[in-house]
Amino acid sequence: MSTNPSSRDDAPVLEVVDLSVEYHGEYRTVRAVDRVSFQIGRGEIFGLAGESGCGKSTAANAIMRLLRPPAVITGGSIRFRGRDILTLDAEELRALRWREVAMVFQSAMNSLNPVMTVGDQIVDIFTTHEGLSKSKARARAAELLELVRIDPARLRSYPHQLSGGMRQRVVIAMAVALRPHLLIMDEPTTALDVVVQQEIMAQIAELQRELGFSVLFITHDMSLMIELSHRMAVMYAGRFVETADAKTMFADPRHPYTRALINAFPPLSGPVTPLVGLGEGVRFTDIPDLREEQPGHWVAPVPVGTVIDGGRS
Ligand SMILES: Nc1ncnc2c1ncn2[C@@H]1O[C@H](COP(=O)(O)OP(=O)(O)OP(=O)(O)O)[C@@H](O)[C@H]1O
Repeated sequence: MSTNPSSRDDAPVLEVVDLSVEYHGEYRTVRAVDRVSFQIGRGEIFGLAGESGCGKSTAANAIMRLLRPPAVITGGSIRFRGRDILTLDAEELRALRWREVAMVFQSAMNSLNPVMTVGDQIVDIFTTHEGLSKSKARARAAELLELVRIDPARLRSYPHQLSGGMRQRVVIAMAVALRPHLLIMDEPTTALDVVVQQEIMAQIAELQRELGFSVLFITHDMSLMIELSHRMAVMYAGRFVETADAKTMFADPRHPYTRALINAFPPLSGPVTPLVGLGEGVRFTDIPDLREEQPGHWVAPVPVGTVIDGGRS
């Protein structure tokens, strides 16, 4: 039996502790991620919500070690299945990315090679990473397309012959081709219309149940997040302000910013209510103490009277 603690069923797949990232500009430094901590369990979908510019992508890119100057990780640790990501060398990172941790970006559907058929692009993954023969790789590519409900006949199509939703599904299929333990999705459906978004989200949930990978799901869309995630965190100006089970977060949001974010999105069902914007300022005045019977629900202490004006303070 393995003695690696990360092989235990209950060991987190990802453990981020006190992560801080700064962008060092010529005239000022922006702390885009400020002492952020969270864990993602095996098979868990963890959502990260927050408005544009709050630091979600920076946190995700730090986990993939994709940050480039002027971004600098200034503190904290990131452990993936027990391994310290921040100390891996280039070769180890290459082995980790895609095979163990895969990422789908917002505009990923545009990253397909326009002059290669979808089939050739998927076949490449299996011949390069798994050393399969062309015919075996083609069979796996067909299976992969079926997994995301695309007719395998589409293997012969070029990206421009597919709709945006289909292209994004191809990209998601490619991301899970090597059965990674963790899939990071940064606004995976933002560029698509609402109906296609819903279809793709349902499909991701199905894929996740079937293949069992963990997910870090990033979006500014609270409705989508609450529907898909098991647990989630709300981020504001680089910090986590609340972490909870997704249903609890929706039913009993404690932090004024979480409430404001939930109110800023129309509910998918039920009566139409006026939306409240963040522009007029939301006062952090009434943070109730959390009761002991709510384990796992964490709310950041916020100084009384702090005003959120929709931007960084
Ligand atoms: N290259 C850069 N140089 C300087 N500051 C940057 C750079 N990239 C991002 N930032 C700053 O870091 C902060 C976090 O940006 P980030 O892209 O991580 O936010 P986000 O929550 O993912 O936003 P979005 O949803 O719009 O992608 C922002 O306030 C931004 O101003």
